[in-house]
Amino acid sequence: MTTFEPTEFLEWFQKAGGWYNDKYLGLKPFKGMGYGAVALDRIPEDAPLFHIPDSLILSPFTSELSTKLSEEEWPRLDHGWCKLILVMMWESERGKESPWSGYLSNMPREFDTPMLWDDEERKELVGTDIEDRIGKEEAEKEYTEHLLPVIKAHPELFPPSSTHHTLDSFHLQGSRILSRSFTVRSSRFNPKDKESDGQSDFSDDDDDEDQIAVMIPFADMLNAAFERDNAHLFADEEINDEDEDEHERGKEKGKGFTMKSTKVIEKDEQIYNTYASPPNSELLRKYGHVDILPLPSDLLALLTEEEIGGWGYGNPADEVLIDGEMVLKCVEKVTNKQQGEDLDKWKGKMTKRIDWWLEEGQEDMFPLSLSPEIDESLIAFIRLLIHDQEWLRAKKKGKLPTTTIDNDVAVIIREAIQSRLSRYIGDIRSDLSIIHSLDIDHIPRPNASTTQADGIKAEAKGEQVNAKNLRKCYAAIVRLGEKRILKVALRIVEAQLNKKRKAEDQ
Ligand SMILES: C[S@@+](CC[C@H](N)C(=O)[O-])C[C@H]1O[C@@H](n2cnc3c(N)ncnc32)[C@H](O)[C@@H]1O
Repeated sequence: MTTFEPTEFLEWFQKAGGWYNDKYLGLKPFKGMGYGAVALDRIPEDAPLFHIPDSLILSPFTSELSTKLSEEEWPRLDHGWCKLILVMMWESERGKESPWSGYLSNMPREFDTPMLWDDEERKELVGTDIEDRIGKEEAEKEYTEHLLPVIKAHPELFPPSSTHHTLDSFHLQGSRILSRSFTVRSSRFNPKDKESDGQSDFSDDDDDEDQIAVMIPFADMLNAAFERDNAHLFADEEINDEDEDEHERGKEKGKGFTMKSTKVIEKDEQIYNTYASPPNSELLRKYGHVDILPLPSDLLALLTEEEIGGWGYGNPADEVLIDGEMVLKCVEKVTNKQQGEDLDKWKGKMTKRIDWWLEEGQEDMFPLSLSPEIDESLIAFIRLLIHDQEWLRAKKKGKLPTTTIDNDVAVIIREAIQSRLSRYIGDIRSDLSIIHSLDIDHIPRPNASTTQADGIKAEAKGEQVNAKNLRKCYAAIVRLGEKRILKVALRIVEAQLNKKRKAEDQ
């Protein structure tokens, strides 16, 4: 996975102006995670662990590439990650000449993100939230339409014989950005951009137009796992003045970012950053791994024995996104709308309601999680579509619909869930069978003591781990997490429908 040489990397980092506390922190491999940071001693809370000056951040602003291109060429690259990718290609091309040589030569070259899976492997993700979000074709279009013309126009920067700017290299740099970049305000680097209005320069807030992806050496060496974060990256301006003399962060080298412990970290413990606890589908898409933890008892209590299947693990942050468009199709199906003028009129009516919903700042993707409740905004959205009085009230009073699941709502949700469930390959049992049969040492085995697991064990092939098997296993874990959520949600709406049925029978 990685050609990482810790000593070489750390030497480069210090020579290039970075600072780290060598008494507190070391870098070492962790099973199934690549390299990560480890506490060499007991670290108190709020201790600076390392500091990266802004000049060491690899970005379209800090690299000199922009000065080598014409005034027309550079702004034309203002498209997604085009500038950063081209910068990373050029800095890699420069080898030892590049100020980031020791950083780039120590970055991973292989990734397990679905973008790089073959077609057969990607079929394992059919039905999951990742299926439509890989974006391989769109990414390759960016390469052909935006990067290739500049690359071809500058053989002095990008020699035709080099491998640093091929399509493969484009994917390599893209995967590095996807799994290791940080989002910061561009005004931090570019005085021409709007003033930073007193907010933090480091942010995960994607909505802000002033955000750009940058590569922050060292900060990207930390792994993350659900609710295990014990360190955080702070822009220096966020840190109190009284902390200033706590460490020689190389203040003369200018402002930058400091990684600090946010809890006491015991000796030999891993130092974790946070990736904001995404669901496994998102972890796999961006980082190429999944989070597997023993599920808490309140979540396990929602599952049947068959759904647990002797494997009470998963990611408590898992979710399934129900697409508003699919909800509309379910409404159309359940209300039995037929082709023709009536259907067109109905569609026009629905469009008005959906436009209003979006104008109110509401999302049209609804997350279901492993929870005894159905997402309230999904209920409100369905009520808006199917109950005329909710729509009239919404329009008149500017109020969102109520969030009660009545029978009509439950029928639509059941239809949406069944439609999602019908799209996956295999069932829960076959997912568990894959997880069990592949011998991957960082993935806990199903507990063989239950009857269900015994059945699974009988199917076990004991295959050895390789990249293909790992991908297959990760896909099965994502599918399993999503199917469990959908099954729980299905039980909730079916209970609602049964309640109504019983009341009618009495
Ligand atoms: C920001 S980098 C962290 C450093 C990385 N481990 C390395 O060796 O360079 C993110 C990558 O680390 C790995 N990683 C991080 N957290 C992990 C976890 N909880 N389980 C497995 N892999 C993890 C994934 O490969 C992910 O794409």
